[in-house]
Amino acid sequence: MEPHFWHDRWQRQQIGFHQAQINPLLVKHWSALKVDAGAVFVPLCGKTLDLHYFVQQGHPVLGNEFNTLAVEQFFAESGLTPDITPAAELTQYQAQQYRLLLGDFFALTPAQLADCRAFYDRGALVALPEQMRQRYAQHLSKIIPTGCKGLAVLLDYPQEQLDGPAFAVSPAWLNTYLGDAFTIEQIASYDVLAENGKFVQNGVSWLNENVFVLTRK
Ligand SMILES: C[S@@+](CC[C@H](N)C(=O)[O-])C[C@H]1O[C@@H](n2cnc3c(N)ncnc32)[C@H](O)[C@@H]1O
Repeated sequence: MEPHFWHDRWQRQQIGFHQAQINPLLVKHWSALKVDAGAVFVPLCGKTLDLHYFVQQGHPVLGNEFNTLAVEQFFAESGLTPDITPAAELTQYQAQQYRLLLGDFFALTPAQLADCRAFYDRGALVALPEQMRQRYAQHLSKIIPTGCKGLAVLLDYPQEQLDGPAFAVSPAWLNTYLGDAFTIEQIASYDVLAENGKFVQNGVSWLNENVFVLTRK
């Protein structure tokens, strides 16, 4: 999606992707990464409450989001007042263990992620249409440090039956575009069609939520 699509969604507060609780699949599967220290990188983070989960687990968190309202709402709704400073092409908002880089994901540098030991994708890969997602995979491979482990929660369904976002990201897609840079292990798969009315109403025949552990080679 082009930036204006997301800025418009935030402006109108049409943010159906935002969850009112920490993602249950994050809570269920985070321990599979076996990462006990170091910062966690959360690309395309919106104002997700999942950021709090990492801090509760003892990890500093580094989010990235290009919508100002999203970043400001995250801090305001968390009762935090951030220090705001320039960070290369982006702007850093920091309070306590929370550091959010406001700006384009594609402008992030490896140096900005150097202290990250883990990353988390919910609503990032699936937010992007095919061409942009391929670019995203290339850039992610460039900026994630060696040995860093990621948890990815992705939707998969027959893309020809419904347009995104959320887009389908299959295990085969992951292997094709991230397999050179990451080892990829699928650790869970859930049939979530019944609880997603939009997909049912549009006649989508199946919808899975798949969980992966990725390790940067
Ligand atoms: C589907 S939402 C998911 C947000 C969050 N991960 C969640 O689970 O609530 C995608 C988010 O990515 C942001 N975004 C899209 N493209 C971006 C880019 N190139 N750089 C930074 N943020 C981006 C959007 O503004 C939006 O908040």
